[in-house]
Formats: sequence, structure tokens, C-alpha cells
Amino acid sequence: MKLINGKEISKKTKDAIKAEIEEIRKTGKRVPKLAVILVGDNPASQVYVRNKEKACTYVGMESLRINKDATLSEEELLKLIDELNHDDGVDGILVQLPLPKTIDEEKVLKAIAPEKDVDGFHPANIAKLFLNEEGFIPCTPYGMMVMLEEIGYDLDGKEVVVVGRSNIVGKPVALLALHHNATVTIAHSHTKNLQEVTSRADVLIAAIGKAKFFTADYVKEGAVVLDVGMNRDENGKLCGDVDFDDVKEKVSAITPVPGGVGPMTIAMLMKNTLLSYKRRVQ
Ligand SMILES: Nc1nc(=O)c2c([nH]1)NC[C@@H]1CN(c3ccc(C(=O)N[C@@H](CCC(=O)O)C(=O)O)cc3)C=[N+]21
Repeated sequence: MKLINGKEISKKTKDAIKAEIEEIRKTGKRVPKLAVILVGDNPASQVYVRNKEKACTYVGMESLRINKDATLSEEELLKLIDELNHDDGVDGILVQLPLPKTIDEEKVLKAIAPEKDVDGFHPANIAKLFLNEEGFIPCTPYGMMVMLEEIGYDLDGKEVVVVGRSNIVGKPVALLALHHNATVTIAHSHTKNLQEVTSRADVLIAAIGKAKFFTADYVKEGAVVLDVGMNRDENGKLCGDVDFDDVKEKVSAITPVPGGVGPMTIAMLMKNTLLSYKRRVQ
């Protein structure tokens, strides 16, 4: 079994971005800038936002962190986004999810200017992804494609089974795999004989949010497994949707949790922000 080391691949990605930003700095131009909005004090969100800030510092990017109280109104948030949309010094805008229940998430994501939507969540960017045109690819699915590329895995003609159909992971990663000429199945909570379906997968993408759900019975011998889960096990330890110890002897390659897809998500956020900068500045 080969461990797909997300930490290492994310470092490689960030080092390339860092080198590019150093070159930009030398020319005397401004450097890329990411604005991150955090509403409320969800502890997990605070950890993720801090990791995003750390990544900005690492690659030499500017970051603007905007913390707001959970009582912030939808109107005030929309106004803030509008200001950032019009701020020429800001290349990327990320509103950390989930938002408080009082705020309509869909409305907020639609308010971000598509050309600064480094999450790739705006309907205009979703349409571009659907059409295989250039926009912003959502960071987690993008990171998974980079991981496969990094291990030299070609998706052409392969059976990919995505379990989970969310707008931010399942659906976009299925489209990306399709664009790489894979045969794609999207399975979900209503799928019959899930084990039979996942056992066909050359590449299994686990994105259901259930700790250690996928045991050896769900995977084909020699499969590649990408684990998007971020769960806590019975001991409160971070774990994926895949029962790592149970499947490790059976698979050919697998991403660990932590240290797999998570760090790649952040590296791709840096990549998208640099891309936005390059499209906007010159
Ligand atoms: N607008 C928006 N964009 C997002 O991209 C977004 C979001 N909202 N809301 C929440 C999810 C989740 N997410 C993660 C990013 C990195 C790790 C990550 O680095 N995880 C580490 C472990 C971190 C830890 O110790 O908790 C790892 O897997 O090794 C995890 C989860 C981004 N998200």
C-alpha cells in the first residue's frame, strides 16, 4: 500500500506558489491578497481559518481576516462582501462555512464576485466547471485531482465511485473525474447495495461524513482510496470516512486523515488566489 501524503504534496504545491510570489515581489508589484470572513465562534471553523492564514504567511501572500459576531445580520454581511468585491487590492474572498442559521448561505455565496470566488462556490463558477471551462475549481476536489496526478494515476477509462453528493465535494469531484474520462458513479444515502457499487471502484472517493464507515468489504483489491471525511472517532480522535487499518492491506494507495485531503484543500486555496491575482493584475 502506498500512502498518499497530503501534507507533503501540499508543501510541494505551496513551495511552488511561494517561489512565484517571491518573483512577483521582486518586480515591485503588490502581492496576492485573500480576505477570509468568519462569522461566529465555531471552534472547528476557527482552526480552519487559522490554518488558512498560516498558509498565506507561508507562501508570502497577504491575508485579511474579518471576524464578526454571530449576531451579524445578513444585510451587514452582504454589504461587507460588496466592499471587498470593489476593493482592487483583494484577489480572493472566502466566507467560512457553515454560517449562523439566521443567514441565507446561498444568497451570501451568490454575492461574492465570481472572479474573486476562490472557493469556486458561486453558480457562475459551478457552470464553468460543468462546461469544463476555466473558472475556479473548488479546493477539495481540485486537491484530490492533484494528489492523483502526483502519484501518476491516470483516470482515463477507470471506474470512479464517489460516495456523497454535496455541492462542495461529491458533485464537483464527479465532474472533474468525468472530464478526465473516468466512468463515474455517484452513490449516496438512497443507493441500493452500496457495497456492491463501491466494490467496482478503481478509485473510491469517500465523502459521507461517517467515521470509519468504509471497511475492507467495501473496497476492491488494489483500489485507490481518497478519504474526504473529517470526523471524530469514539476517542475524540480525528478520523476519516474510511476504516484505514481495515482497508490498508487491500488497497494500492490511500489518503490518511489527518494529513491527506485536508492540507491539499488549503494548498489549492492558495493556488486559486494566486490564479485570481494573475488574471486581475498586469
Ligand atoms: N468557505 C469555505 N471553504 C472551505 O474550504 C471550507 C469551509 N468553508 N468550511 C469548512 C470546510 C472544511 N475545510 C477544511 C480545510 C482543511 C482541513 C485540514 O487541513 N485538515 C487537517 C487537520 C486539521 C485539524 O487538526 O483539525 C488534516 O486533514 O490534516 C480540514 C477541513 C475547509 N472548508
